[in-house]
Amino acid sequence: MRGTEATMANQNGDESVLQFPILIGDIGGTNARFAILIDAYAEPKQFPIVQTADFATIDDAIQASILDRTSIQPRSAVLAVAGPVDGDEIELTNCPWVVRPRVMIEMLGLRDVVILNDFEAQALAVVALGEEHMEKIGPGTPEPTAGRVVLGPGTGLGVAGLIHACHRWIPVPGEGGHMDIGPRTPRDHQIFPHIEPIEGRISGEQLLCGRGLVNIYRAVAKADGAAPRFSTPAEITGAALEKSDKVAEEALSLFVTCLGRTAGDLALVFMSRGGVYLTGGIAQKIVPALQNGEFRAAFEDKAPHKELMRDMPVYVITHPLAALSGLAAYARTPVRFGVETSGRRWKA
Ligand SMILES: Nc1ncnc2c1ncn2[C@@H]1O[C@H](COP(=O)(O)OP(=O)(O)OP(=O)(O)O)[C@@H](O)[C@H]1O
Repeated sequence: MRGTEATMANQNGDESVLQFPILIGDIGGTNARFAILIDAYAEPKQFPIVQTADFATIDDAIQASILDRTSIQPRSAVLAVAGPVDGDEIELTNCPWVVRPRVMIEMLGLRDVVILNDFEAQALAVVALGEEHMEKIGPGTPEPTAGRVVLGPGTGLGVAGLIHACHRWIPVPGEGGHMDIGPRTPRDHQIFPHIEPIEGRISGEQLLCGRGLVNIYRAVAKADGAAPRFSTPAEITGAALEKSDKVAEEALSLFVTCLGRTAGDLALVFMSRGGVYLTGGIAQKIVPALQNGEFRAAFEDKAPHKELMRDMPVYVITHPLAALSGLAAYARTPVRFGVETSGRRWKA
């Protein structure tokens, strides 16, 4: 039905509608994931994940990895990028690529390019994906049209809200990963002085991302006068989940607690009775640690609103290509979402 709406809107010349075939792409610091939507109904045509380091420009990557491998010529593109979208030259935060929509239109034969923020795409995914792609953490039942929050510890800490108004889902992008976070328990007060700050303060992103987990681990070791054995986030979570290293176990425990505190704060801001959704590369790798009770305890510890928090559901998104699913839902039926595209849409 939604496809019919899109087609009718096309015939009526609705400006918000995107013409198929549509190239969708989730451009991260390390990986870029692409697919083509042939029409409103067919499954997206997937392509192998592209390593951003393998191509000098995004245009080369799209040409070599997508356009040279298919006879389908996309007319439109919806790309989600990790970085602020302002102006005709969009720099990515953790990668040297610069997205130039006008160059894409000229070089790649596109007629319409929309650029979104990567966490907006994650927020769209929360609407697009069903519970079969999620792991529930603790109690609570989502209210279908209540506010939602998405937060994702990965290379950085991404945050977005999602609200339902005027029969549409409206993603609210922001920089919530940079909010301050402080010590709470006596043990926190022993560890926090050893956490590396950024310009004198400790923000969420100093703790709640891959680099942040290493930061916590080093601080725990330092607080106890122990020599750190590990240097990567994967080593630390591996040892912590196997229970083979006490420092790593405590680091992951503090990571999970701080994630719970921050998730709870954001849930209060957005009154997320529709759920809090954890995405990004790390959450799905530490599900057993998120299930052990520490996350929920920290999440709900928000006096005078403990009762309110107890009823808010939390999910880990386990779908490997969540952002692409969100982009696909948006590209197929833009009218379902209140995505503001002024200053972020370029046409031939
Ligand atoms: N098993 C693991 N445990 C904890 N952290 C991990 C693990 N494996 C990878 N990481 C960390 O996850 C982070 C990458 O997260 P994610 O996959 O979400 O990347 P991203 O931010 O989406 O960027 P990109 O899209 O460029 O890959 C890195 O800091 C990496 O070290």
